Amino acid sequence: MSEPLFRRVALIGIGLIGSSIALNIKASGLAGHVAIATRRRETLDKAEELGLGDSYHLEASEAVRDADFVILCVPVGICGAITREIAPHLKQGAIVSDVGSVKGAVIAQMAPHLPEGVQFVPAHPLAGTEQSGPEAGFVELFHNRWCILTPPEGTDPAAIAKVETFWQACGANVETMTAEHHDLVLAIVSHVPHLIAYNIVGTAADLEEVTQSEVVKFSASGFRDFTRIAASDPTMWRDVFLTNRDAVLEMLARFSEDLATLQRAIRWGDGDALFDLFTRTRAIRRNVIEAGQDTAKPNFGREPAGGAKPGQ
Ligand SMILES: NC(=O)C1=CN([C@@H]2O[C@H](COP(=O)(O)OP(=O)(O)OC[C@H]3O[C@@H](n4cnc5c(N)ncnc54)[C@H](O)[C@@H]3O)[C@@H](O)[C@H]2O)C=CC1
Ligand SMILES: O=C(O)C(=O)Cc1ccc(O)cc1
Repeated sequence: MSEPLFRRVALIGIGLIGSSIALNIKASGLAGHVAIATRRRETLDKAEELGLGDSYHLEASEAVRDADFVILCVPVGICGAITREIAPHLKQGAIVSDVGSVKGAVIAQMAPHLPEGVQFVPAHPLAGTEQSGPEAGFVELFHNRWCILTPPEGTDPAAIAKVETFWQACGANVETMTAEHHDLVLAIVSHVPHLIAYNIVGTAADLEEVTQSEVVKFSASGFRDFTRIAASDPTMWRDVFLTNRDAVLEMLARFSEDLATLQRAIRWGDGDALFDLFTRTRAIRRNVIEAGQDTAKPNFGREPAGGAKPGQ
């Protein structure tokens, strides 16, 4: 049998993304040893029950000891504090990475704590569901999805190549870009859509007189899709909006302008303007499907580690 890509991988945080990575490491023999750390005993016990790793730790600093690849799989707001905690315990030559949905702020929080001789290769798999916790993971999560790497200037190309090989072995297509570009693109394709979902479900819930029971009873598929997204983890998404503030505000400003244009078209009965936009967006949907990036049913036909089927 060939040597695994890494001798010891440490996963700090074992929710949806951490557990899906753990399942991939196991399925593809990517590491000799998987050390799992999380701060809550209950979560750690669940990870052990699911057999996600080889050793289980309440202290992240213990898990990273002697690890050659460390991945932070925690909400973006705590990446800096955890990096500070683990930094003195990192092995020389280790590669440190993360999976955060925001890159600029995460790099700014983490990089200052990392010692010389440790390589930093931030990553973001564009794959997920509204579920969280260690039972939510499943091995196919990253299959045929993008994983974006945003290595800071000066990162050792060999470390970048190794992280790329890792994500490819998890089934992802890897692309590299700057953190700034990543944050701008993700603001419009992921962050603002989540904000819109949170907002529309919140507005519907606030209109209690109209919606008491109707929200549930008559929710047609469009609204249902919004409720799925608005069920995403509150801590994770609070941190996304607080850390990608500038890009989200910039995209929201553009979104509001375009919404005002639609509002005007409705008010003045400008059917052509509405028809033209809807025709353009229908073509975009076709392109998304052809590119294989349809996440409307991210887990269709698959069993996650804990049994529940997200996205349905
Ligand atoms: N959920 C999604 O669809 C996606 C999430 N991401 C990113 O992945 C990261 C993790 O997200 P999920 O796995 O979805 O979240 P999750 O809520 O399922 O898991 C987070 C895990 O972090 C750990 N954790 C939380 N606070 C901690 C602390 N103070 N100290 C140590 N461990 C702690 C716990 O083990 C928890 O299970 C986030 O940064 C998120 O932005 C990236 C792509 C998709
Ligand atoms: O569940 C969905 O529809 C998603 O959009 C999943 C997702 C959430 C956050 C990310 O940073 C990447 C993917």
